[in-house]
Amino acid sequence: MIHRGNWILEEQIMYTSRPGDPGIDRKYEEALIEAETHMGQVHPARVAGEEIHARETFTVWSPIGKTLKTGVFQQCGMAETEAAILAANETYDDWSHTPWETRCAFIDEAADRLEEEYYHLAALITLECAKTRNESLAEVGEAVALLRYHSTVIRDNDGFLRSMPADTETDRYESVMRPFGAWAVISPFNFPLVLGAGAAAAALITGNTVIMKPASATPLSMLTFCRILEDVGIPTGAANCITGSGLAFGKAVSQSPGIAGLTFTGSRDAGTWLRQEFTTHQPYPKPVILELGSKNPCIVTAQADLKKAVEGVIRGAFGFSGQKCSATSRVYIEQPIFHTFVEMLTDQAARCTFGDPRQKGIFMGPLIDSAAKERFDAAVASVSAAGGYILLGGRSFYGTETQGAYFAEPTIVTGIPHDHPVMKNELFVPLVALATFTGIEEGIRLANDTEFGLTAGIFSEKPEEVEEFFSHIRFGVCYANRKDGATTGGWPEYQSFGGWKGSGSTGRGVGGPYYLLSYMREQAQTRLAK
Ligand SMILES: NC(=O)c1ccc[n+]([C@@H]2O[C@H](COP(=O)([O-])OP(=O)(O)OC[C@H]3O[C@@H](n4cnc5c(N)ncnc54)[C@H](O)[C@@H]3O)[C@@H](O)[C@H]2O)c1
Ligand SMILES: N[C@@H](CCC=O)C(=O)O
Repeated sequence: MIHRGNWILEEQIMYTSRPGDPGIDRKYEEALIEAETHMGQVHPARVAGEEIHARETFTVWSPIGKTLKTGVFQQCGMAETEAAILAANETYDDWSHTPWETRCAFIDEAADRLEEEYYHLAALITLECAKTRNESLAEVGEAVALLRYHSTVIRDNDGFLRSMPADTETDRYESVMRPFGAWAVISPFNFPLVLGAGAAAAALITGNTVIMKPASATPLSMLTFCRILEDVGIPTGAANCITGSGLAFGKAVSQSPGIAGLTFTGSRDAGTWLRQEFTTHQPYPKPVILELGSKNPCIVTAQADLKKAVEGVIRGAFGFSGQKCSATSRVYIEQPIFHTFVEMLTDQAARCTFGDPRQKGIFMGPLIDSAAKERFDAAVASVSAAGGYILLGGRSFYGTETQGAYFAEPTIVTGIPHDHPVMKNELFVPLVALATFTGIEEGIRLANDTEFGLTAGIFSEKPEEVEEFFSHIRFGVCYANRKDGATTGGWPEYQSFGGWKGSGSTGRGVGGPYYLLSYMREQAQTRLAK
């Protein structure tokens, strides 16, 4: 039985779980059938509690196959975005002066509603981004846990209102953390619910109002979340959801003086562009929270338990077909165990099941789109061109059984130089590159030699090596001997999730004790004591 929060489920499914309750499968499958009957509908954007229709629409097909239409969505432009910014500003004064206890209650209620719609939301996630059932169920659970943790943090800090030491009898000093205003939340396709909902709830619970913009490939989950926020009674205009081009939205929010801050979760290129654009056009410095991509390493030393390492690397590299910011994409193996490890890894990875993510027992579903398939093909070709070896996989194809889906085999490569693009650039496909090292210092040096810094892992049964790793690795989320995901599977409250260097801008992890501080600014209040 779940012991945290108000969980009503018998079993809390996390990314690291292997659920055993057949009742979960049955409920998920029923929800899938139900959700599929509603696919393909026209979805308005949401501004101030109203349904908004833009002049143009765009059609989204599920990555599961071209026979499954996700829906028709509004191609919002400047007019719709400005309307949302106006609504968010008009509501800001009321919402920001709503007592923090009441704001927490709203977010708790939204978490309860997410939990009530648990199977429905998991089904939507599977259908819109082709995530397997366990990954989809875990994502809804992560969203619930994250919202509840936000409110725990606010309560634990008494609403971030603190008396300061007084040096006189007559004055009283207080530090109060206060919100900024209307906040834009831009989220990526790969966690279509939790990354948008988590950031939007963080902005709201701290007293900001929000304009959400989900990825165009996966707008359904966030439109549903916006509806949930409206249903629980968050004031009209405090939560808005715009759909359409990321570039157009990025330009609109950058140029609007009505935007007080923004959270962008997505690729490094788009995030870097947005920060520059926003900074250039805004009249004064405003907060920009960036959660970006990475190139996550794992070190396997000669002291590792190789069975654990093999399992951890497979789950880290190939879970959700490598389409996680936390995916393991480089593995450094200590020279003496290289051949044994490679043999064990390729043997196990060859057993990964891939296919229709709706089916039970499928580990890898299709890629999000044809661009991902092209990235995969180009990476494989570049390994061969550089004289490297494809140890496993290497093929992609256009699915037949699931018509029209883009699949890529779990792929393991080696023998490419350390500065090869496949070792340096985020690929976001199921491809992991192996290399060797000698001595833990060299392993850590190679792992650190990147502009990114999100997640990293080590496998070693020698405590001194593990401590050396934690002490010198320059990544924000670090794991030792994690067979359930060498670098993946962070969970709110357990692992604060934030990138260093080119992987993030704040140094405060999502789901950690300091995250909400990024959405507030401090005000020092001095008044005469009575
Ligand atoms: N650090 C993290 O916590 C984290 C989590 C998940 C994903 N990611 C990263 O996200 C990327 C994958 O997601 P994606 O393919 O959806 O990313 P993406 O950058 O293509 O898009 C992310 C979001 O930004 C919008 N967008 C695109 N261009 C924009 C622009 N110029 N201005 C404003 N918004 C713009 C998109 O419409 C989408 O909503 C990977 O790089 C992954 O590592 C990071
Ligand atoms: N919580 C997830 C988030 C990954 C983001 O892309 C993980 O840690 O794997």
